[in-house]
Amino acid sequence: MLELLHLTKRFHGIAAVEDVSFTARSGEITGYLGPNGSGKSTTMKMITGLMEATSGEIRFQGERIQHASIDYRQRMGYVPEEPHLYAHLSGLEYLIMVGQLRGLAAKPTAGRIDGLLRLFSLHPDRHVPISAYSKGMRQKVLLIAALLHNPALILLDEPFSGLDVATALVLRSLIQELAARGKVVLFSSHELETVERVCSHVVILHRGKVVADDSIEHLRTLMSAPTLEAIFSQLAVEQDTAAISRQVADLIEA
Ligand SMILES: Nc1ncnc2c1ncn2[C@@H]1O[C@H](COP(=O)(O)OP(=O)(O)OP(=O)(O)O)[C@@H](O)[C@H]1O
Repeated sequence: MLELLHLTKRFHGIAAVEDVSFTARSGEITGYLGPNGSGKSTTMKMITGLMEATSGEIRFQGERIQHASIDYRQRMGYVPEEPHLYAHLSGLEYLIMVGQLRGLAAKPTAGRIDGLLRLFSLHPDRHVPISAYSKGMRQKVLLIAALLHNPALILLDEPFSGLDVATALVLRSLIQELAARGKVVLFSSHELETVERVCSHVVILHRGKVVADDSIEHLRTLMSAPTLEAIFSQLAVEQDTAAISRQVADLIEA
């Protein structure tokens, strides 16, 4: 179980994440949603320990994460929104390096990397430098790197970014499989249709604050909204999309 308790992050005094509390349970897929700039990635970075919270607490399996101890890092897998890959390495070299940095035994890890490269259709390109990979191929490398050590906590920040339809379907099903095997999965995405299909529980952020923390089913009933998109629009969209479209078109035609 992952617990966020009154988590706040301020940048230069301005709150990006404000008093955020929720629980992501093992066996569940928790969707973490919100408009651009609402604080999703900042929250994710605090959960990884890459960023320190201004205040509040994060607990995993009941224990406070202490400046991301080695033990905690070994139990967590993270797919960041922005890929920071060593582009001069090949996909295979990069994954071997990740295994070494995680202190994994070389031989079984090599077998695991080989199997994952095949399953993600990257095997033929394993010796090609990452600089020559497409966006989707890089995303697959990030996914493999995040799962290589069989983490108990899986943090996915926009994991579908750049993936083709077939890989996206595999990932969707993989997320469900991992949750069914008892992992805690926290998953941030703008793809509400996918979220609606895979998530049992959603947390919606708006301007750094939690505006919903519930099952999609309960939110549908509560808000008399047929879809997650309708729920999201009611809670976190303030714009008149048609008016904005007209203004943009007017401006470029002026
Ligand atoms: N290092 C930083 N310094 C200053 N402000 C920051 C920093 N990182 C994030 N912010 C601000 O915090 C707010 C939340 O950003 P964050 O990246 O968490 O949003 P997000 O919900 O992940 O957005 P998106 O959907 O666009 O990825 C934004 O206003 C952003 O400008």
